[in-house]
Amino acid sequence: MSETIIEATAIKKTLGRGAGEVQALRGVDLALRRGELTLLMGPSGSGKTTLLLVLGCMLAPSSGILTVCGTPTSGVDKEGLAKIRRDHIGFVFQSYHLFPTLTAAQNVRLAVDIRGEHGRKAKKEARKALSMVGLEQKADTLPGELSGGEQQRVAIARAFVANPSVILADEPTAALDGNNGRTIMRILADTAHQRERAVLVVTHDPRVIPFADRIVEIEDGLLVGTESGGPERLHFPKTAAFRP
Ligand SMILES: Nc1ncnc2c1ncn2[C@@H]1O[C@H](COP(=O)(O)OP(=O)(O)OP(=O)(O)O)[C@@H](O)[C@H]1O
Repeated sequence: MSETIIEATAIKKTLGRGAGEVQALRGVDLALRRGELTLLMGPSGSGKTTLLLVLGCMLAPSSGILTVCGTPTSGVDKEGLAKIRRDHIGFVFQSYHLFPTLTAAQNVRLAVDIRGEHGRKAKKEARKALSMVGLEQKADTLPGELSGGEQQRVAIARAFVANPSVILADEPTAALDGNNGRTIMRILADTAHQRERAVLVVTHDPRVIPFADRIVEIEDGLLVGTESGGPERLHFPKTAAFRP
């Protein structure tokens, strides 16, 4: 079995306070493994984003155990969690989160700068990450002059540049048309299979299903499914709209 990069055991998360308190996660077990693209699907409000944020060490679980690359996160302070994120985790969001006044290359370089590398090496790494997503020709272009799909590719290059072991993507194709969505999913699937990373994609989008090695379904803060009674369900569907 491939190496487990992130392991979540019995994760619970309560959000809000008093009358507004919600048990967003109610005991989730999930392992993200090297070389696998996992889809996390479920209805609106089922806890998908909360789980992604917990797995990405952005949100501390109320209880349970989270381990990233063998390191348990409980008791780790803010700086320590930031270091775990910097060293191991890349994030991709639906709305790209690019700085509009910086070029594609400068947006990617920001992530290199955060790791403390500057100058020519940083520039080279940013260009390399852009070429991995097929955008070397657009390095000096501003986000506003790029299509939605190209902006998402810049965001993926920014996530790659730190060479993370895991990519966590929240609805990465939601704002994209068929061609752009397919390109993004192909890049994410190649990241899992050829670059041997763990990739988790949170999605409502059934078009991405053919790219999945594994689909995990969540309802009311709990993973559901499988004949064997475990939390994970394997599908190899043939009929969704995107084709790998
Ligand atoms: N800050 C918060 N305070 C209180 N409740 C919250 C907070 N954030 C989220 N929730 C609630 O927690 C539950 C899980 O939310 P979450 O955003 O994880 O769901 P989701 O599956 O990602 O939904 P969507 O698909 O609509 O993005 C929902 O009931 C939501 O209303």
